[in-house]
Amino acid sequence: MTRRIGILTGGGDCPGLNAVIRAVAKSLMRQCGAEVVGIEDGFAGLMEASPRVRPLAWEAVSGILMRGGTILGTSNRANPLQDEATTARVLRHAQALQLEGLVVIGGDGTMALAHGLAQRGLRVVGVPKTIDNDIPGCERSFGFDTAVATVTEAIERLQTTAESHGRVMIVETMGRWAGWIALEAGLAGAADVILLPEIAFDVEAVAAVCRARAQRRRHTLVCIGEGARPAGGEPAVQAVHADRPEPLRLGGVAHVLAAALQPRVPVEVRATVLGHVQRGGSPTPFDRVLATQYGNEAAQLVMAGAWGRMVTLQQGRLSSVALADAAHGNRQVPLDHPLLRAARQIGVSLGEPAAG
Ligand SMILES: Nc1ncnc2c1ncn2[C@@H]1O[C@H](COP(=O)(O)OP(=O)(O)O)[C@@H](O)[C@H]1O
Ligand SMILES: O=P(O)(O)OC[C@H]1O[C@](O)(COP(=O)(O)O)[C@@H](O)[C@@H]1O
Ligand SMILES: [Mg+2]
Repeated sequence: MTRRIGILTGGGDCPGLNAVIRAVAKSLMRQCGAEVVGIEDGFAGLMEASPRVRPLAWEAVSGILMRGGTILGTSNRANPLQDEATTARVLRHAQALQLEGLVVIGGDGTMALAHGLAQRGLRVVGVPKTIDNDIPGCERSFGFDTAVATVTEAIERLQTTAESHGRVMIVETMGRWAGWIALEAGLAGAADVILLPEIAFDVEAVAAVCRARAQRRRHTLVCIGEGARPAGGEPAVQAVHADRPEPLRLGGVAHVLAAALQPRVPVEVRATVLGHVQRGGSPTPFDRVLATQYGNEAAQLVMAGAWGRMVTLQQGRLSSVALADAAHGNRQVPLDHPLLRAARQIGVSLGEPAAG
């Protein structure tokens, strides 16, 4: 009998999702002649009265390698575990569609849902997705390199306008709980100050950098991760969605910092919040390759019957972890990370108060 495998993408999108879909589908079709079925809009497509699915034939996954977003659509609200009836319907649909198993591509929230369904008997293989690059046990997620490239380009553009006006220019990146995007793009874009969620910043220390540079008629570029907060303060919250497991929408810390800096510096301060532009567009070649590897590896797990596992990348090698152990907490920048040391040693301020 022909094997039928489903694929869905859940949670926030990121560049490279289509590359994963393509690699999963092509590997399964070529290696074991499987039929591949796409579920629309994440778990939402299995929760409704009639499932929303479409066959993913070879042609359907050809030509999508370089496309941003996800051809299947996604949802960051759908919760198949919301009540017993919904869970039962999802399991019934999976059975009626004759799915041998499901490849679930998503972040911590989606993996928690996949694990819950696996405990109820659904055969699942997970593929980790996070633009923030912060899933524990997974040292590089696809989409991150693209985000860093996008932010780096934005910083370069902001450098020339800041220079022309002699301003302090603050650019805010994504990175709710982890500062990987701000750190790597800040370094790549030659930021003078890099502020991360992992290191509470001292406004006066940042102001001192700006003043010293202004005295030399130099502009200042500050790159700040959205989850960064001042010492003794809280992260900037844009909205609270009480109905969601992760209720806080962060954003706006660049404006908070601009307001705090302005009275302390002799030049104008401007803030730019990059937002979802960082998650859009075509994946970089690096992310296309990484996503292809993740997708291919997920297909190997499916064919080996290694259900209940999530693909990971550890010390440069693909492997897998139990879904039960996957996606708990956030992989933050360790305080002894070599990039932090390099930043300090080349004179980039991390917003720490001057020693002594
Ligand atoms: N800790 C959790 N336990 C169970 N479900 C969760 C959890 N966090 C999020 N979810 C659900 O998972 C889905 C996707 O979560 P979200 O955090 O938006 O995306 P991601 O998969 O990228 O982490 C949402 O439907 C949300 O309700
Ligand atoms: O798309 P939304 O719901 O506004 O979410 C934005 C948030 O998602 C993120 O992009 C995280 O996405 P990931 O789950 O891919 O890591 C944060 O950086 C940002 O705060
Ligand atoms: Mg999440």
